[in-house]
Amino acid sequence: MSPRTITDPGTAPRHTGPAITAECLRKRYGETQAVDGVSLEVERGEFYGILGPNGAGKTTTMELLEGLRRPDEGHARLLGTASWPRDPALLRRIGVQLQASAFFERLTAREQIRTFAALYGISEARADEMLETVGLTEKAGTREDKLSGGQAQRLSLACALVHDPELVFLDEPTTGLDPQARRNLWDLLRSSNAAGRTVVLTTHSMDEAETLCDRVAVMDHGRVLRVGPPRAMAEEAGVDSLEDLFLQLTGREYRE
Ligand SMILES: Nc1ncnc2c1ncn2[C@@H]1O[C@H](COP(=O)(O)OP(=O)(O)OP(=O)(O)O)[C@@H](O)[C@H]1O
Repeated sequence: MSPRTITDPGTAPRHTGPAITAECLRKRYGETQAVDGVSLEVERGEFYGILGPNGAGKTTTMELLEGLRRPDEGHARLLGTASWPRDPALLRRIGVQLQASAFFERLTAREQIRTFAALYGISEARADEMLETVGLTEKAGTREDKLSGGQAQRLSLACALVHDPELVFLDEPTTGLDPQARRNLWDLLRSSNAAGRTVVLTTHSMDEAETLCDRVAVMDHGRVLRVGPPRAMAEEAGVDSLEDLFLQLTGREYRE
């Protein structure tokens, strides 16, 4: 074994291949085949969306990619490293946006992000900078349960980015937000991607997928039906929108 440290990302081997590869992932919960043979590849620097209706298997797919769940079958690699079994050196290089409900109870916004930062050995100054980046400096002293939905989502994004990960996963980051808060979050996600980071998000919003994503995987019943740039994919299929594409692929109307 090489003596290379496993915790210092600065010494991690640089990997130039795809950010993510997944081969034939499957996961079953009792009678439900939540993920049914998902294969995909995400390029470095890409903004990639996993789109599908409720129950399509988006969250489970993400959890398998992230290494938060063990697949029944198949493999995923992130930045060249197998995501299962979990590898602490890899976890240091990825960010996972947690739901607002996963905050530490009763802490203020500043205390939340400083606590996340401390887990990664990141300075308080950098934590405060992230709070500024997501526009929450004025709310630094506010307790998590007193933040609005949009503020809580921005705080959870800041917590996922505080250690400057190369790859970030977001599970339905704008669900429940009003249009303005949603746009603000879109801007943050775009600039995070423009800074060179690979971004993967799940969404049930066609609009969001079309606006943000370089490529989208359309999922239904645990399977990826089609992958491509949203507009080009619809054009190739001879339809006007992702909504019509979904109808063509499944024979069902898409309900957000
Ligand atoms: N822990 C679990 N135990 C049992 N069944 C589960 C579990 N998690 C998900 N499922 C089921 O697996 C299927 C896929 O769920 P998943 O959450 O991955 O879909 P999704 O596309 O993210 O849906 P949503 O948009 O509603 O979050 C659903 O039928 C769901 O009910």
